[in-house]
Amino acid sequence: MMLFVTGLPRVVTHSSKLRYVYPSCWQLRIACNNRRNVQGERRYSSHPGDVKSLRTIINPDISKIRNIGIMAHIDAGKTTTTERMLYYAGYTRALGDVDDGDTVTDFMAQERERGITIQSAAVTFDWKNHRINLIDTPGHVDFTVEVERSLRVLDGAVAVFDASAGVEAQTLTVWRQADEHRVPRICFLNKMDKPGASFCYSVDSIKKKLKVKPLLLQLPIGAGRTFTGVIDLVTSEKVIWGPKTSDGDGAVFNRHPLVTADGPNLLKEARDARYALIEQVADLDDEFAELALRELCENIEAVPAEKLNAAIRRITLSHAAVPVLCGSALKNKGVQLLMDAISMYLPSPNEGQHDFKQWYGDDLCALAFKVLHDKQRGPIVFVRIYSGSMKPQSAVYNINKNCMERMSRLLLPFADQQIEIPSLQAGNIALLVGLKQTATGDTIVSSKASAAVASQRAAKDSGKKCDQNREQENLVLAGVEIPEPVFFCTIEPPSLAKQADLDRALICLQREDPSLKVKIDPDSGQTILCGMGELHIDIIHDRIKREYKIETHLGPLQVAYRETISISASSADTLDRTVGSKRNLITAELSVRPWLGEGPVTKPLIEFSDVLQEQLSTEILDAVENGLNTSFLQGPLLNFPLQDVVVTLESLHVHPGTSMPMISACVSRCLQKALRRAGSQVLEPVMNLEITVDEDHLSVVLADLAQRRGSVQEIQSRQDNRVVLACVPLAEMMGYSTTLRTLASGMATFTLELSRYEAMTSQEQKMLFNKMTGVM
Ligand SMILES: Nc1nc2c(ncn2[C@@H]2O[C@H](COP(=O)(O)OP(=O)(O)OP(=O)(O)O)[C@@H](O)[C@H]2O)c(=O)[nH]1
Repeated sequence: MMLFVTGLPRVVTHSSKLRYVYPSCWQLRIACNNRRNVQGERRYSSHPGDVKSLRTIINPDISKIRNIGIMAHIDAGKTTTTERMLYYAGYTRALGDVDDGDTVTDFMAQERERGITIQSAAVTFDWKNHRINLIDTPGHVDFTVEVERSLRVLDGAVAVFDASAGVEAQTLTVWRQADEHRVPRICFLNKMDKPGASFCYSVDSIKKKLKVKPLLLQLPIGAGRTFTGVIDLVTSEKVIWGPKTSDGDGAVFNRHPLVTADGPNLLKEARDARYALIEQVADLDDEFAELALRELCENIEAVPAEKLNAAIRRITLSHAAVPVLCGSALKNKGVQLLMDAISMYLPSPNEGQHDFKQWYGDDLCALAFKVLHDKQRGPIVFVRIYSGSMKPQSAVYNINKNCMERMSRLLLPFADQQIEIPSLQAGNIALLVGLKQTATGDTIVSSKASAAVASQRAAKDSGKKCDQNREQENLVLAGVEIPEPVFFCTIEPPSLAKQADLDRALICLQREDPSLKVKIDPDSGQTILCGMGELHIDIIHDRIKREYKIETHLGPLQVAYRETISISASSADTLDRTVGSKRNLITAELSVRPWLGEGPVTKPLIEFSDVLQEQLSTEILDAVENGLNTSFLQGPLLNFPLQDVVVTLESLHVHPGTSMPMISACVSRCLQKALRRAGSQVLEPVMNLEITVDEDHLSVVLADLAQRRGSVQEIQSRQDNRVVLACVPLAEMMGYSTTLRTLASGMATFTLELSRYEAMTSQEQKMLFNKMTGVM
């Protein structure tokens, strides 16, 4: 069901001009906004009236743009919060519900069925004269790359928490990622209506686990079933969403200053909390401290909300503390204040630090952060424009691919709907149609000449001579680091005739999702899918069926083991082969030793003696590297890729006329020999596991964990639940979600994240060897 179409400005093409048509009922709603009710309280409505049409502001002032991500642990309520924002901003006319599968941002069929967010959906809406480009990011650990990718193009983020759980595992991971990208954040304690919701507990866990200073801007009024609203500590007002207000959609709420009738306890609590907030702000912000000393020392409580807000903004942008708000997205309480906070405290695009902006000046520079394949329009590329502007029907230059591309259409994103626009300026997020080569992570500029000019400026800045490699280095915006996949399985089409279709589908899916790897097994010729988790592979399988209409068969899911060596060893090999009339003769000598530095290093660390480096031509050195790289992909024990091995080429004699592939083959064989002598070992992925379970099921979960070779690190208390932190080999975790559901009668949840690769014991290694080779 497409919920949002009724609320969206419809795009009508008329004599090649675009017009936007709004449903007429919107105007009726506008008239009802912000009226005073009979009791003299101010009633607020956040219905469509607040929203300016996209026609009037296609390119808002850059200071009014907010590129914001929503991030959190799985199920914290990101999608529900996003849906509420769209509703209050006037872009939907009914509230989407994750549980009913009719949300706007979770638009892929699988997302609606499973109730989870898989791909980051970019959504644009306006709120109180601000253009908010919002990216909903997935919470499941299998899709961490999606989160990372979005964080790079964001200027700020909202971290959503389940107020009954506080900081959970995935929040920590995403929080660390946001730290790396220096993204200012706001915390939203969602689910305040849930039994067991605790504002204090959640704030405490933010302090302890995220190691940040929470800046409490609100206090909840009630908790669980009695949660009705918040006290806004910045304005000293009580904000209440009554159960009966405006069809219960939370669009209308009451705001009034705290008065004696609110009771002495509430008044005291609010006064103390506001005083603490003002004190904290003065501690963290010199400008505010000066103001407080100069003008407000007599009556610190009289500090105007604008001054306090300005100081909170400076504090948020400098990462000195993180504003905390609370509410219940599901029960439609608190989301409008969160939207206000986004516009007030989070940065605009021109407040971000991006070196390269000065090199491009007014010229276009944009980063492709996501690619989707649309049946009709082909690839749609999501870009963040850092400088310059974009127009449809224009050519752009892709620096990474070194090619010109033609963009046919330019769109603003609205979940799976997009609005065509005539141009877009720096600071915005846009969708480009027509680019054939561009993949996620590529940098797009206006022309090769503009890249060259920017490169010269960059070189001048760094005072270094501009060579071709530096040019590339300077101008390509940093790429997303893709973790190595931990699971793989074979994938087969229903018939050989469908193989070409499957190959095409996999190419498209890989362009969209760089964490998906596809290989061909050199022995069997089978296609192998490598992914970040069971769910990841499952979703890919499902998408191939639904979107590409190919019924594929997946082989059993296997763990991506690795191999390494434990001691140093050396070997020599000679290859003497005559092909036609040409004799190929090579003698190689090399040694291997374990890498003891910081790892893991998954490429061979190759050393050549100085003499060899001088003697051998670049062509031969390349052939040697090719041979070693190939050999590194298949260890001598079970054909798994190697890691942490240093290879030293001791000597190499090549008969004149020998072909390069023969040199590669000889060093590759020689390396295999050395590896076999160097005490090869199998390494297995070990995962960090966090299980949240109620007290009654704790012992059964722990007993099961012991059987899975798990080692429990810590058991923490979280409200009425226990949180088990453990390490467990990935091989023991196949189908764990089903087992855990049965064991704990649905009362437990877990997250799994790669911790490290660890050597298996010789007995475990033997069992694995027997299993894989079929020997019993
Ligand atoms: N009680 C309560 N439940 C909520 C609230 N917000 C969301 N939920 C419920 O929590 C579940 C997860 O909500 P989502 O909005 O899908 O959470 P999410 O963080 O987007 O989940 P992923 O996309 O899977 O990471 C759904 O069953 C929601 O109805 C809330 O404020 N209170």
